Amino acid sequence: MADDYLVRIGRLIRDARQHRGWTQTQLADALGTSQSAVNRIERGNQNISLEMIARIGEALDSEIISLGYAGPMHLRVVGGRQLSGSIDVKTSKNACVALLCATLLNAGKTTLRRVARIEEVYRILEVLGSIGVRTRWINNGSDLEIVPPAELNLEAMDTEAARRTRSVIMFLGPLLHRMDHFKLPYAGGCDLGTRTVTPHMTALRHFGLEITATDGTYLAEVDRSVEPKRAIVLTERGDTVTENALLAAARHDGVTVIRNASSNYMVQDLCFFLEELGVKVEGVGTTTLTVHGVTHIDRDVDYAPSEDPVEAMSLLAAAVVTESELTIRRVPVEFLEIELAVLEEMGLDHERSTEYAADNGRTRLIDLTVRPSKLQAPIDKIHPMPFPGLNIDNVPFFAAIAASAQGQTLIHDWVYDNRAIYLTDLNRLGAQVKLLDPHRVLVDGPTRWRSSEMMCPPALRPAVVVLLAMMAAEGTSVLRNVYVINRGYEDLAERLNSIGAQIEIFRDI
Ligand SMILES: CC(=O)N[C@H]1[C@@H](OP(=O)(O)OP(=O)(O)OC[C@H]2O[C@@H](n3ccc(=O)[nH]c3=O)[C@H](O)[C@@H]2O)O[C@H](CO)[C@@H](O)[C@@H]1O
Ligand SMILES: C=C(OP(=O)(O)O)C(=O)O
Repeated sequence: MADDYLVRIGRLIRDARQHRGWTQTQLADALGTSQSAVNRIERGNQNISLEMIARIGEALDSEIISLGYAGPMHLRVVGGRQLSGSIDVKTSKNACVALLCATLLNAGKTTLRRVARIEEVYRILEVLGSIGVRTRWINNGSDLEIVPPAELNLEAMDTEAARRTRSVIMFLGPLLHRMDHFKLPYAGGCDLGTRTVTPHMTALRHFGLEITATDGTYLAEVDRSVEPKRAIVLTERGDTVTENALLAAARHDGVTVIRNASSNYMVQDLCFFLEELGVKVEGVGTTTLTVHGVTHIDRDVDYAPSEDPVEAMSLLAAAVVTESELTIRRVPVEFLEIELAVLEEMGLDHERSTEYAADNGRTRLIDLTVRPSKLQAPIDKIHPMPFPGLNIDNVPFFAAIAASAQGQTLIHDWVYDNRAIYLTDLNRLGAQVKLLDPHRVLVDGPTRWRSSEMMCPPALRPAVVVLLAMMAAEGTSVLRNVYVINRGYEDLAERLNSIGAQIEIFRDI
């Protein structure tokens, strides 16, 4: 194993040297060593210290240590520090992935502004790139330009990337207009227990799409003689299923009515984007969407997805557990209103700025200042509902907040089979979270947080909740393997550090 690492490191050094256009002798001179030593290092025949790797990196002006980027990322958190100042909320993972899938509807160029640089977006970009879509980051890496090819090459799909995200299921809606038969790998995502895809199949059947699930793959067949004859009634008010139905309806020749539609934030962003593509959508923000499809879409469009309410909730929870005064800017308030109402009842001292519009011109934003408060447990249980209810992805943050509050809070996640279970990880940091059954936890507060070292739970929001508790705990904690956090948050450690946290990133090589 050790030998294997030496060979890999050696190859990386050789590549960096050749990229610089240097000979082994030139590198040896820069390091004050011999050409034969460099030769041994590059062939993996020489034990090499971290200090030497750092010197080589410096000499070659190349982050050789980035070789470790292939290994898991961990966080070392020095907790017990208060946060201060202000921080901006980034655009949402869930809208960004939906919009990336939606670009498959458009023959023209799509520019998406301020797209979150997160792993979930990277996976979809890898999948799009593998099937022939040209994507590139522009404007110093803040915006994305996407140009689909005339023909997609689905055979070449990067199935490994596709399987790491559930969002790839939103290829079904656009693809059914482009081909009669195709294959897609099973969708992945957070490990939250079984997550059904049946509602997607039921909705898309109205457009002639029949799916057979084989070993790890969906085989899709489209019968062009089938079209929606009446309103499509979704069997679940799910976000991605609503988006898939919208994507299918967008290029359908005629008017499609979708009932029991989710009106959540990512769905609204998708509707606004479809309008840019020339697809009229009536009822945005309600549970009945009427879509006036356009058979051929070829427009150069520019769209700015809105800010992430779940990131806003995460930052708010960070302020609460660390007892800090913090201003969270660009909060999409419409999608955090119920959470704020509950927190207000619990005694949260906060102030809201006047509203202003997000870059999409539609979503209402505020700046929210949160102050240290004596919180009381809520009288009623915390439970999610489809929008305009308390957002399911915000529920885990209430566990950390409840742990900081005086009294007992019941949290009921009726939706996911596994997510509440991960909240008991907080007990390792001093919380008192009792699992009543797979969907319900009872949290007793307040908590005297203590530091700990642990693996990330395999679910995004519970993982962030654990990180926040580590920030509250005096001493040094370690959170291992944070890929799952990077799925949904851009540079979270760095950004939290900018407001006073002390979180160090380290990696295995
Ligand atoms: C990429 C994306 O946008 N992901 C979001 C989307 O995932 P997505 O739309 O994929 O959510 P799922 O389809 O997995 O639905 C979540 C769970 O809720 C259940 N369910 C849903 C609706 C309903 O009316 N009844 C019901 O029982 C489903 O069976 C499932 O167990 O919505 C989830 C629920 O808001 C969020 O956690 C995810 O962050
Ligand atoms: C459950 C989530 O995401 P996904 O649907 O991408 O797994 C989430 O964002 O918390």
